[in-house]
Amino acid sequence: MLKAAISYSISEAKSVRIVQVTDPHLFADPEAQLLGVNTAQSLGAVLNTISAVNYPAHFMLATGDISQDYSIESYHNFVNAIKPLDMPCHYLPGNHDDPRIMNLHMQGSQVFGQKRILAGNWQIIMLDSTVRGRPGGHMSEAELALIENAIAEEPNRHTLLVMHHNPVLAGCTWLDQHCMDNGETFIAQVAQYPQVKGLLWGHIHQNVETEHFGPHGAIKLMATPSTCIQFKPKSPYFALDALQPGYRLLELKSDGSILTNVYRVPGENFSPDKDAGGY
Ligand SMILES: Nc1ncnc2c1ncn2[C@@H]1O[C@@H]2COP(=O)(O)O[C@H]2[C@H]1O
Ligand SMILES: [Fe+2]
Repeated sequence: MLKAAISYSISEAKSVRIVQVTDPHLFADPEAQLLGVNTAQSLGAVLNTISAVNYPAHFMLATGDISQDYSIESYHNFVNAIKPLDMPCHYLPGNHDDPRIMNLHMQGSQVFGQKRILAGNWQIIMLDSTVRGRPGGHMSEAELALIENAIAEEPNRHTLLVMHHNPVLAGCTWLDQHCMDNGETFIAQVAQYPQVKGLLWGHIHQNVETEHFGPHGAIKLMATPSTCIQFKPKSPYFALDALQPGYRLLELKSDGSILTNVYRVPGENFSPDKDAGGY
């Protein structure tokens, strides 16, 4: 039996518009910093930028690493921070989240932990790629079964799969040791479904937009900058980028195509400690 999906009444001929925020790494203490960046303030700046551009999103996706310290308060801080946007928010866990604490404390009238979202002629599936006690990820048989059943139940909808870990390598040696360890198999398996049009994740704190060419054509692969610190692309060793915190907008079109772009906060207010060697 599949758990209930959240359903939005958007006409099948219309686009579904989404804003994605990822990896806010919040602490209980709103003054705390991650490698020189106050993560509550950088999330606030991202949310202010989203408000200012007035993108008519139907909902938000928060793709994990909501917390940096596993605290109950970090989840309350996230829920309070997004309130002014007045937009539903669907979340999934990252390696820095404790899924149990997260589900208990990501509470609010606009916050949802359900795994399936139905909107327009799309189905969005929120997957758990985390492995207890490990920074890297794995897509479990249970999640693959969920995808299979969800698509069998809604075969006429285009499908977007959302997760925390990268199923393809980022090209940063230090970071790729923490990728989804069965990512290649996972992509090959989901590419068998003609419904699957895109995969979306966080974790690697950088913008990636590429494609996988499967038996049914191109599948869009997207990674999104963190709302706090950025990792330097293609770096063999741990290195931060001076790029500012960001977010992604997506338009899921009724023909199954995806229009998307990453945006960053203006200015240069969130510069991390350049000499940081990790966290
Ligand atoms: N210097 C480092 N070398 C290897 N891994 C690191 C280093 N610093 C942090 N990490 C881990 O790499 C992860 C990548 O992104 P996360 O935010 O999930 O959390 C990070 C840490 O768990
Ligand atoms: Fe992560």
